[in-house]
This record gives sequence, C-alpha cells and structure tokens, in this order.
Amino acid sequence: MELIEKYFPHLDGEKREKLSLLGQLYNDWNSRINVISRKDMDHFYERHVLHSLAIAQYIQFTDETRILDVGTGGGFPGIPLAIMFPKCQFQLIDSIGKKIKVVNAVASELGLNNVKAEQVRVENHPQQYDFIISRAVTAFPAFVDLCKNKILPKNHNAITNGIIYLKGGDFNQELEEFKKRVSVTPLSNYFEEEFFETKKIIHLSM
Ligand SMILES: C[S@@+](CC[C@H](N)C(=O)[O-])C[C@H]1O[C@@H](n2cnc3c(N)ncnc32)[C@H](O)[C@@H]1O
Repeated sequence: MELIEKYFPHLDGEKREKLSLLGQLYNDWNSRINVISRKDMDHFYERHVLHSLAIAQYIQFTDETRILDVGTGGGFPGIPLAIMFPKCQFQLIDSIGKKIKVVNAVASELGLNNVKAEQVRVENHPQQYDFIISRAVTAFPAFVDLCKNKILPKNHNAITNGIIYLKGGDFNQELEEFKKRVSVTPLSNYFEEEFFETKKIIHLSM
C-alpha cells in the first residue's frame, strides 16, 4: 500500500481504506478460487493495483462517466479504478463465471455500489459506454473489433470516448491501422519501478 501512496499521496480516507483492504481480500479469495497467479500475488500492489491505477494518472474521469472493463478477470483494472472514481459507473465483464464470482464478492465486501459484474462475452453485451478499459485480453486489432458499436458518441471527458488499453511489449505493428486515432503513453512517465518499463497505455478514440 505504501507504493500506492507514493504515487497517490492525497487519497481521502475512504479510498485509502478500500485500497488497503484489497491485499487481504484478494489473498483470501485467491486461496479459494485462483484468479491471480501466485507469482503475481507476491507483487499484488505493484502488478495489479498500481498498474490498474495508471489509467487514473492518464485521465481523471468526470463524474457519471460510464466505463466497461472487458475481460476483467479478478477485477483489473476495474476494481482499483472504481475505488478511485466512486462517482463513475463501472461494468465489469468476463466470460468465466468463477472470476465474476470473485469480482462480485470483492465489490460487495468493499461496499462498492458503483460496480456491476456479469459473466458474459463482450460480443454478447450490447450496452454502450463512454470508455472501454481493459488489460491483457487479446491482440489490439481483434480487441477493437470486439468493441465496435459499444462506445457512446457524446464526449464528457478531457479525452475522446473510446478504448483505454493497458499493454506491454512491442506492439507498434498492431497499431498501424489505427495510427490517426491512437495515442500511446509509456507508464515509465508515471512510475519508476522496473515492472513498468515496457508497459504502456493505448488510447483509441472511437
Ligand atoms: C489474461 S486475462 C486478464 C484479466 C484481467 N484483465 C487482468 O489483467 O488481470 C484475460 C481475461 O479475458 C477474458 N476474456 C477473453 N475473451 C473475452 C471475451 N470475448 N469477452 C469477455 N471476456 C473475455 C478471459 O476469460 C480472461 O479472464
């Protein structure tokens, strides 16, 4: 949790409390239903919480923003962001039911009333949102295809509605076809830990 406070030193009491409860909650749930690898659990606040919160460094969502987390797994990046933006609405979806079970349990134990979670494939989820957020679901072009027609046309935020995707490695080739609408931000702009050296945020305006 010190790592989170290093980069977010002005958290109010409620956010600090909820974020600091995450470690214990995921430890407990992960021992019952495995949603995070053991290796990653050892670096939970860095690799899951802080990585998710890179999106909060990139954009301060305005109140009432509607956000869909596609392929949320155990709730990343959706859960840490729902704590940071309690006045925004978060829908977290995954095709695997046991993951959604963990997300629902964590959201309810934290009293996060801005989170809804559902077991559904994104292809079968017709609602529209201001932003789709995601991490590590599929190659970017395939992901964009899965998300088409799901973005609301009216913008309420400092950046255009669209996809905000967390991705690592070299993916320039994957972005070629979107180059007029895409922006890429290295997470080393925000965080100095080695884990973030190769990680980026992709924002695609839709
Ligand atoms: C590698 S995991 C990433 C989980 C989480 N986003 C994270 O970063 O910890 C990818 C997740 O995407 C889900 N997924 C893959 N294709 C999907 C689809 N078409 N619709 C919904 N979920 C999908 C999988 O079930 C899996 O939980």
